[in-house]
Amino acid sequence: MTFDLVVLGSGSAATRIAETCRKAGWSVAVVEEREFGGTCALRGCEPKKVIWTITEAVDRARRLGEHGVADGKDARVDWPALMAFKRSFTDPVPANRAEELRKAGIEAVQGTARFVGPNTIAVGDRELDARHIVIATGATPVRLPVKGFEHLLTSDDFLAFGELPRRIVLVGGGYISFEFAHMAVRAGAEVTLLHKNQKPLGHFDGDLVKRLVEHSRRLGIRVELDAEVSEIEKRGDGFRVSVKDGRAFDADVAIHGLGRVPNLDSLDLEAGDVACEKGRLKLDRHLRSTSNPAVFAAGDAASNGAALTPIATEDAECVAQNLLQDCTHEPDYNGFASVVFTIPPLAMTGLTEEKARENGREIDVHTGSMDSFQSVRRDGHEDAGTAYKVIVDRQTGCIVGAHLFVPDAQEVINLFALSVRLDVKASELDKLLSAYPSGASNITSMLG
Ligand SMILES: Cc1cc2nc3c(=O)[nH]c(=O)nc-3n(C[C@H](O)[C@H](O)[C@H](O)COP(=O)(O)OP(=O)(O)OC[C@H]3O[C@@H](n4cnc5c(N)ncnc54)[C@H](O)[C@@H]3O)c2cc1C
Ligand SMILES: NC(=O)c1ccc[n+]([C@@H]2O[C@H](COP(=O)([O-])OP(=O)(O)OC[C@H]3O[C@@H](n4cnc5c(N)ncnc54)[C@H](O)[C@@H]3O)[C@@H](O)[C@H]2O)c1
Repeated sequence: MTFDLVVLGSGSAATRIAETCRKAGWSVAVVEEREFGGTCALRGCEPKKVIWTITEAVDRARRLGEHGVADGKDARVDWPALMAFKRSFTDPVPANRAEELRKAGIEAVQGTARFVGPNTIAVGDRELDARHIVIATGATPVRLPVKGFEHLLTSDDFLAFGELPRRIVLVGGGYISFEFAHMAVRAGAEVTLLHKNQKPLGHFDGDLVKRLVEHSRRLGIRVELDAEVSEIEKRGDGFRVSVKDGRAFDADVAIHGLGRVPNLDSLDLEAGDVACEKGRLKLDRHLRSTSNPAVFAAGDAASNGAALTPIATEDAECVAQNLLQDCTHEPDYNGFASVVFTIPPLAMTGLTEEKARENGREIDVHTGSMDSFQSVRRDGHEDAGTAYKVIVDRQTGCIVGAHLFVPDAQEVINLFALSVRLDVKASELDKLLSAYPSGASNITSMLG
């Protein structure tokens, strides 16, 4: 039998494509080498958000301890209980996902997929022929030529710790390190974060990142900049992480936060005539392989946009349309929102001030501290250095970017994201009759 479609992976991108094509009557198989469900549901966004929610709740009780939360100052994270709660979300996913696929009439194949021909995938001894193949195999932690690199644990390990290690070094200054640092320090760990230059979280607004770094340091997180990792050594029960200028940091565990790259190594792309350059698939703007027209890619494996769940979903939508209709669709990432789940969170959509100026746009920048806002005081964050920055195109009056470091940022940013995506003018957003008091009711003050 020849399948209409074989999808490699069972994460956000793969599932969306497989289900859409199956609904259109196609015969579809999904191949997964680990548990069914993918990164977001099992080892990424979802378990991370559970841990964030509990550590934020404990921190909130402490912050508001003297304002009526009796014993709030003594609140503490019960890590094993928190992990049991996390597992109540993640444990059911693989069986549920496999069952959903089965019910939809999609064949769920367990094992590592590899190409053995342009239209053929092998999984163990079995060969699956397909009219179309989608690579949605996600991303994997980047490997760097650093001595002792094998000692680094990964985000998978952190999200599964039965007990939280006492001393943690996070290597790299991106999403993973900042999020884990904020959760771990609230749970009582001693945390060090090492970043190679002066600009951690490089895609976010530099001024707001500075505020986040200062706040992180006030919380007791040791944030070391210009600290490019050069060696990791085993020392007794723990590890020593050294950086290029000779500084060294001791900890019980060292965790990889150095970035992720498309997960393609096991696929034998050459056997499938699938072109790849410097670790990235060569795709046209319809996410189709430039060398093998039967093959498409989506999500982190495609690495066409940011490695985020909403981008994986947008890719999937685009690939499904290209498969089922004519191959003319392109993903549209304009106005996607992204959040670093620190406490408080850092969020962005659209252009940074720096990028807008680089592009030669004339802009108005609305920016300010939020520490004295009622909503921030109510949350006990008046010393966090909270702030906003909204970028407005002077010619069109449209909102082209927004940046928030404030409680509720993960919700409020979505209104700005919609504004960027739909070319909403600042004067129109200013007419918002938001529920009061709410995070969104601060928007009119930000635009004023
Ligand atoms: C710790 C962490 C936290 C994150 N938090 C967020 C967040 O808060 N918000 C957000 O938007 N994004 C977040 N992300 C990113 C987000 O999880 C990913 O962008 C998204 O899950 C990518 O989906 P995908 O479908 O492309 O790949 P994945 O969900 O990674 O799916 C790929 C699947 O392919 C399988 N696979 C790989 N190779 C093979 C093979 N040869 N054969 C068969 N199967 C194979 C893998 O086992 C995996 O299950 C986070 C990521 C991490 C690591
Ligand atoms: N909230 C979210 O949406 C979320 C959370 C976690 C992960 N993710 C996704 O997963 C991806 C991977 O996360 P990540 O934090 O590993 O990567 P990242 O790309 O966010 O950050 C990695 C950082 O490590 C720095 N770095 C690189 N080499 C270094 C070295 N030798 N020494 C010190 N620092 C070095 C890089 O400059 C970079 O800033 C993210 O890019 C993101 O797409 C998203």
